[in-house]
Amino acid sequence: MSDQPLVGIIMGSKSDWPTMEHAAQMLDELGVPYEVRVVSAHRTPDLMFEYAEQAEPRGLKVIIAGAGGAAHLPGMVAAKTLVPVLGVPVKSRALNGQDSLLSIVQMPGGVPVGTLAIGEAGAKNAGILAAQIVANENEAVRERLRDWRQAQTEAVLNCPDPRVEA
Ligand SMILES: Nc1c(C(=O)O)ncn1[C@@H]1O[C@H](COP(=O)(O)O)[C@@H](O)[C@H]1O
Repeated sequence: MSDQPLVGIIMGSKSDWPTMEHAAQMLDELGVPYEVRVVSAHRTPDLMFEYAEQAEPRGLKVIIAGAGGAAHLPGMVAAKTLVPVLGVPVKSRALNGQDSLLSIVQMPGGVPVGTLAIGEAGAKNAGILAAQIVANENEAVRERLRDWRQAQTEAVLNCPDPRVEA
């Protein structure tokens, strides 16, 4: 596979990276090329529009957008592109990410954002889901996903006693 990014991981602030790196780690494991950028609907609105408008012509197949608090980034990006947007609610300090979740999930009908769980699990699953979308047209990624899922299942089955370290 070429190194041309197929997934764009964007986030409202550098401070979101400890959460969003879990999406990047999954894409690394699954061998899906991606790019990472800080883009904010609030702080860099012109860049956000440009990023969303250029996503399709640049060949991105999925955008993962993480943001916390008044998390407008995923919805605003989704409003400007047909590339599927997966939203990751970053856990905010003040409200534990409930604000992020509701900001991202409650889109008006007609502009979908696929919303994941709050925090690290959401970022990890966004990476896996992005790979699954890419896999619709990419047999190599599909096989890596199959192996990864199988390894996950075996790890649980091989260590059924919760007191024993895997
Ligand atoms: N929700 C947004 C957007 C946006 O939606 O465009 N831009 C930044 N932010 C969020 O503000 C929080 C605090 O950011 P700072 O840590 O930089 O103050 C971050 O979680 C970021 O995603």
